[in-house]
Amino acid sequence: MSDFLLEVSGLTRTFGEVRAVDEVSFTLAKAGSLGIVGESGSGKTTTARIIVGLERAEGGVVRVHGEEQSAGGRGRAARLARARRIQMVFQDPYLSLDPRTSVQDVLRETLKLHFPDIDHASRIRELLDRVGLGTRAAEARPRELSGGQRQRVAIARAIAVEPAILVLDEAVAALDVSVQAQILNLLADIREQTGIGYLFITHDLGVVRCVTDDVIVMRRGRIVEAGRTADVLTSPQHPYTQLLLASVPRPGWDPKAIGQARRALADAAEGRPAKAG
Ligand SMILES: Nc1ncnc2c1ncn2[C@@H]1O[C@H](COP(=O)(O)OP(=O)(O)OP(=O)(O)O)[C@@H](O)[C@H]1O
Repeated sequence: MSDFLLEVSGLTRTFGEVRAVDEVSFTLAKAGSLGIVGESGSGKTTTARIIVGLERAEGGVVRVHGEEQSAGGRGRAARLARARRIQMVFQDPYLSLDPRTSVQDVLRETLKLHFPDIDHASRIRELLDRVGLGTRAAEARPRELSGGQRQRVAIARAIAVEPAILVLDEAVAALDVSVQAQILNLLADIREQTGIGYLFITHDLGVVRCVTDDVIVMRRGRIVEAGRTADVLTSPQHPYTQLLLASVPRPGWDPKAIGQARRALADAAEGRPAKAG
């Protein structure tokens, strides 16, 4: 069996003239956490969608536990098998949770699909407890919950399937900073206890710093830098990574310098030549 949970090799996807994903390769270690960062349009989401099977690649291979994921398997059994390996949590759980379905019914539906024979009531209690939602939340509908609570439900639903890998696409981007921290702590606990591997798609370098071991930096569909998160964030080698880091406000930083870095990033994204100063 492979030493890696996930191996992505030579992924390529174009939309018309745009090479959204261009020869992207990386690995995720067992129980590892990998960040994919880059500005809007750099190809992060398309990469994630290919990995979970929501998007087709024109080239390249995705392996989970060394086993190639067939893009062709569209049947129910193939979809269920893929879901058992990889689950995804999106930015806005409101869109992926049915407004009429209570929290416990959301979890029950998922459990029925994947584990028809287990005692669902006790597993639902366990899952709610695992994500820090009391049994009182069990009866609630999504609109009765806060953004952070809804994201906890989305995480409970994803881990209910006991996947090997969780792909989190801007999963805390819509939350207040203090709620973000709670959710990131929860995810760190879950990783420690279950050995699940994370793929964090984010534009937020603070999130990457908090919860990933390794990071890849994408720009216009390509990986421009990859390495241990601590190394990349403290001594970025690629000018684009340096710009990304310079555009993040930190205590004591000159707002003018941040503004300049942001303008340079915008120029780089549009393909304009960098301005001096
Ligand atoms: N279904 C599609 N049809 C046409 N173009 C697409 C499609 N999906 C993505 N693209 C294009 O591919 C490129 C990469 O998009 P992608 O969403 O993967 O980037 P991203 O880094 O995740 O950005 P964001 O953070 O804004 O989601 C962009 O130029 C985007 O416009």
